[in-house]
Amino acid sequence: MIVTVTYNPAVDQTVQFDEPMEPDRVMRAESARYDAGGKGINVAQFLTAMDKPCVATGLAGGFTGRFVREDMQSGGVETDFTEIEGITRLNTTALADSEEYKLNLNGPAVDRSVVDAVLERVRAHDPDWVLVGGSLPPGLEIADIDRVATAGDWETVVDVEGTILRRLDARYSMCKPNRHELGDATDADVSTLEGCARAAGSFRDQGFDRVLASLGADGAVLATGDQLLYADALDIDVVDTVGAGDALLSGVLSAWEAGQSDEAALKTGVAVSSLLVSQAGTGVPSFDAVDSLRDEVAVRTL
Ligand SMILES: Nc1ncnc2c1ncn2[C@@H]1O[C@H](COP(=O)(O)OP(=O)(O)OP(=O)(O)O)[C@@H](O)[C@H]1O
Ligand SMILES: O=P(O)(O)OC[C@@]1(O)O[C@H](CO)[C@@H](O)[C@@H]1O
Repeated sequence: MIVTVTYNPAVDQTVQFDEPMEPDRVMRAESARYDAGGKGINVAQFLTAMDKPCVATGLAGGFTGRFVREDMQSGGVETDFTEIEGITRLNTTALADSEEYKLNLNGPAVDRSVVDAVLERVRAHDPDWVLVGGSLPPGLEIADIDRVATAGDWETVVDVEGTILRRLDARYSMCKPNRHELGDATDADVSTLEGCARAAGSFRDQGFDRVLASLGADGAVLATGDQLLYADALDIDVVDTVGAGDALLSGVLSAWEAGQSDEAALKTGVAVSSLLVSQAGTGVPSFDAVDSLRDEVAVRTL
């Protein structure tokens, strides 16, 4: 069973304009949609949609926190959030003229004592895997991520910014940087696929059994102890890429949960993320096509 920890959830607002963004004038959106968001929350939603047992934990407060809970529960996702006094943030993605603008808030200030309550809830579910994903709200520290990894006998996966990744001290089963985060974490040249693969391989030595580097339209690299696997992205019509990394991670975790190999997991991850980017927002797409798309993903050893 997988438990996700999202210390800084969000309501994801996705607004679509049919003209380019311009300063100093009112932009009127064609449409808007609202989804429960935050990296661990997205992963929990995607895993649930793939029939994988999963519970989403973390911090939630205010009217937006209520929306996050209700949106997830209406999608059948099991939640066990710790209530905070502040108001969960509202993050906005504006889509205009084929451009994507992401406006994320820092989130509500929280007292570090809430971490104990979160860890208690995680332990109560006795997970095999725990994913910690997303930014830290003001008041929490990097050590609060390490605390999740050391609080119980489970495999921990982490998906946080590169500058935070490089400062973690605990041992992790995997981290999932995107290209930019991989560069921040390693100071390596990540402008080429080879550079990314080298950086992912060597970053394992910093306390990660595996490094899954997502490279957007260039696909993904999975560095394990034995091999460096590379998967091309699929050629699909992209609507927006918010949550693409979470979808990739969900696919990989779901395959591992089913006992599949690293290569099969990488294929599933790319298939799941392809379905996510072909729709707007971070809502849960239909995963009916995962099996057929997985067969289209080519994986090679670098
Ligand atoms: N333009 C694209 N075309 C095809 N596939 C894509 C594209 N962008 C993303 N993907 C798929 O999604 C996966 C993850 O993408 P990306 O590296 O952009 O994640 P990310 O930056 O972590 O996203 P986020 O932080 O929004 O969750 C890629 O490995 C790829 O399979
Ligand atoms: O500000 P953070 O915590 O780094 O990222 C939060 C976020 O942008 O990540 C998800 C997509 O991966 C969205 O659902 C959410 O709004």
